[in-house]
Amino acid sequence: MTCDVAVLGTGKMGEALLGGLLRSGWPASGLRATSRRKEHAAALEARHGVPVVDNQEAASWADVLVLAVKPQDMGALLAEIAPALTPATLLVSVAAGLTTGFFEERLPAGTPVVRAMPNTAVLVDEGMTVLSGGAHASPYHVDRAGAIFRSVGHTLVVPESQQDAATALSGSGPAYFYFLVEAMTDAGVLLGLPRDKAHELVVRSAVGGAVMLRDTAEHPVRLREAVTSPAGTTVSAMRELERHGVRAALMAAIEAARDRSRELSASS
Ligand SMILES: NC(=O)C1=CN([C@@H]2O[C@H](COP(=O)(O)OP(=O)(O)OC[C@H]3O[C@@H](n4cnc5c(N)ncnc54)[C@H](OP(=O)(O)O)[C@@H]3O)[C@@H](O)[C@H]2O)C=CC1
Ligand SMILES: O=C(O)[C@@H]1CCC=N1
Repeated sequence: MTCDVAVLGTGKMGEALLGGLLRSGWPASGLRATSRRKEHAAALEARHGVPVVDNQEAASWADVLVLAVKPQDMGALLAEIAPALTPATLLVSVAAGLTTGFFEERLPAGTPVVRAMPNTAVLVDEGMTVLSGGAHASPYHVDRAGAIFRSVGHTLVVPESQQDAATALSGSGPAYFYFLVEAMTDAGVLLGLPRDKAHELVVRSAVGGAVMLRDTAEHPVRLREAVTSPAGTTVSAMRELERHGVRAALMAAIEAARDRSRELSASS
């Protein structure tokens, strides 16, 4: 399902989505991008061959606008584009925390809005994007938004009340795994391994473990038990992880991310 899509705000997430759409075969002629810095606009055009235009031109041209600026910049962007929107334009926001109500209050009455929360794995076509439609978004609008994110990974439609939790879990999710990889690599160095070798061992364990989770459909507890030999090494490590409260730490961390997502709407 292709249509004319403009990506407004081409930082890390906006450019990742633009690149992903192109990789999936979305025609460059059906894409526009915007940037507020001239040098970035020129580099973007050179990298992707997609015309970079101003926000108002993008807003009046596209069927679907993907809004990928930071939550704190969204109010100003909406004020700029609202006069240029046609009643048929679908707005898709990837901003953490901002509710569909935030957009509906600032846009012409009846504008369809879909809230989406992707993660950076869209860069390798393994993104996970959680979608919720606003008051004026039909299932057709949600599906149209979903088509953009399915081109770079997987999608899940959830009630908007679950978006802050999903943001904390899968929007921020890759960062938790990178943190774990960093910490495990440091552990390898502590035990005397060269850093590059420790890094390779950890990354290969992470990829192997992730593929097992995805492809065997086994519960993670069963997969972990299969690694944990009686009186062996893994169980000693597990005792330390539990003693240091790693499970509770992860729960508290993800709860804090959920709370921050809630705050962003109020403070933007
Ligand atoms: N990074 C991630 O993993 C994820 C991010 N998101 C969401 O994506 C959004 C962007 O985040 P991220 O890409 O990390 O942030 P970035 O800061 O990398 O990107 C934001 C971009 O928006 C540009 N911008 C701001 N205002 C305007 C404007 N009026 N017109 C055009 N461009 C504008 C900024 O320009 P300038 O460079 O001049 O500041 C910047 O390039 C956020 O809302 C975030 O919540 C969602 C899921 C995951
Ligand atoms: O940290 C953030 O706010 C963004 C949203 C989810 C991932 N990165």
